[in-house]
Amino acid sequence: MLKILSGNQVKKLDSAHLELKVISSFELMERAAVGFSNWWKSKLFSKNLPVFVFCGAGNNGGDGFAIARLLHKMDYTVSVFKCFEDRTSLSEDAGKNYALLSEGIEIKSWQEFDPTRKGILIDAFLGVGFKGALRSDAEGIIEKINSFTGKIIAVDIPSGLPSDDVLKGNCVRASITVTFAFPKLSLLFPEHARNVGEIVLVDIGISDGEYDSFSSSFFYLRDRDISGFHREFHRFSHKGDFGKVLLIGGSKGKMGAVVLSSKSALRTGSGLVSCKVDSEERLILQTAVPEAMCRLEEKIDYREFDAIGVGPGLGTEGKTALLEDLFERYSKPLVLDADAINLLALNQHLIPMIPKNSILTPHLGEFDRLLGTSVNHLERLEKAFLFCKKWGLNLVIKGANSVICLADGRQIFNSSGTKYMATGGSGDVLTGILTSFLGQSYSPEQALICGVFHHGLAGELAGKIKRRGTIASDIIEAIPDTFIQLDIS
Ligand SMILES: NC(=O)C1=CN([C@@H]2O[C@H](COP(=O)(O)OP(=O)(O)OC[C@H]3O[C@@H](n4cnc5c(N)ncnc54)[C@H](OP(=O)(O)O)[C@@H]3O)[C@@H](O)[C@H]2O)[C@@H](O)CC1
Ligand SMILES: Nc1ncnc2c1ncn2[C@@H]1O[C@H](COP(=O)(O)OP(=O)(O)O)[C@@H](O)[C@H]1O
Ligand SMILES: [K+]
Repeated sequence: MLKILSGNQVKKLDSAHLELKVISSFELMERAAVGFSNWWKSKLFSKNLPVFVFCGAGNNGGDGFAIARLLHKMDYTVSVFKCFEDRTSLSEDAGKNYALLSEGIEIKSWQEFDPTRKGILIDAFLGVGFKGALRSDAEGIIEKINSFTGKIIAVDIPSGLPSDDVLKGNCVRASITVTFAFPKLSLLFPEHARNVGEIVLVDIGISDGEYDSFSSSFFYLRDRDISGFHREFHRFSHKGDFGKVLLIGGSKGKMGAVVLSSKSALRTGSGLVSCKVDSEERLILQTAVPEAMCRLEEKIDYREFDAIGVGPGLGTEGKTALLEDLFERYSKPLVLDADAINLLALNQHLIPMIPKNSILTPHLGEFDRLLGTSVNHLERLEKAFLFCKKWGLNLVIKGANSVICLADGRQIFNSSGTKYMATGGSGDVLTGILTSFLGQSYSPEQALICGVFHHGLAGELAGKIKRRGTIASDIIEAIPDTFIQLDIS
């Protein structure tokens, strides 16, 4: 899994890589620019649109000069807008790339840019070397860039965004950020969504092992990481091997939630799915999901089940005793979602009773109810870290780039998912998936890594066809395709 390093560690990572691979920093910059232009090629941007490249004096600007050169070679009409005075000395590699700009590339000062022109703007003004508060000249440059009405593509990071912190000042508003080697931490914060836009990760040839000597508790989860976390089943596997799970949830008017969770558990591969629901509401479940069984008795022997997920559509009224009883009589890791989390928020004395290594899956509202409001995502991550460590629990902060917070302190940002998942019931689908994997004898860490990624991927597959018309049931129907896509048998 890719480590997310701090901006300060980037230079050290580069130097270590340069030593190891015996390449120059100039060649590394070239790889970044080639990676960018390969992505550009794949997007098939019209050659009728001129390209405006804003370049600073550091290595981010150096990337910009190299990109300008490569796009010019691809027959685009390219203008470079210098974001520095003529007397400013450029970083060594930026200087080399500046000198390589060919005659067909117009070079102007940023003040000369007409933001009403049609075209595409590439922001290579400031990268991870940006420190402290923006100087006044830089403010003007960023305002100029943001007054452009066309598409803005940021190189590595939108200029003005600190790589590891929350935005305090002004910053470029990009619709796409093409970032090198690993996504910078701040690109993954919800409050920066309007500045960062879509994230594109460009590999510049630094292997995962080269990150080993750098300490970081942040990771980025990609498709290539998943297969190693899956369990294999053999030819003689029977339904018991695929787990017997129980979902506790649903109430009058909210039976849909447990319907969605139980269908998801089945589509994820559970052998047997049972649901504990109110007896008056059972027909809804049994009609919608004939494969699921209803357990109506007051006192279920929870130990029968390999995994239990609790919360979707449960309601909170009069349900505290149910949760307390479950904690007393079941010792394996649970999945706690929705109203189970709301109940914990209201009854914090129950938190120490939660079986160790359980998984909580709050969305931002539930997170705030449980752990109090946070001023920004960084504070939220810190609160999650302390909570997980203190109680030996795992937690998913749901949203775009959901964060898997493990009990050991690692925090893993998910790369799969789409805005089309912002629809009622998609969280219930995740609960079903996670419970199913736990029931198939996955460890909580394995269940989280596979579950959160497959859920996001199922959303992507559904969203490709249904776009904003995607509903939670479409995500469920796409779960089997995620196994095909990731080549999991
Ligand atoms: N592995 C990788 O990821 C690779 C990374 N690469 C690239 O290198 C980039 C990092 O380059 P970097 O270290 O040269 O810094 P960079 O972002 O250009 O910023 C320095 C400039 O910012 C300015 N400046 C600073 N603070 C400021 C302020 N408050 N207000 C105003 N200005 C301020 C500072 O001015 P100065 O303070 O020097 O006057 C200087 O001009 C990285 O993002 C990526 O694009 C690739 O080439 C290769 C592989
Ligand atoms: N913009 C988005 N990008 C990616 N995933 C998203 C986005 N919005 C929501 N999701 C995912 O959809 C799910 C929504 O969960 P939740 O808010 O609990 O929904 P519900 O309560 O309706 O079931 C989460 O897993 C979240 O990560
Ligand atoms: K930039």
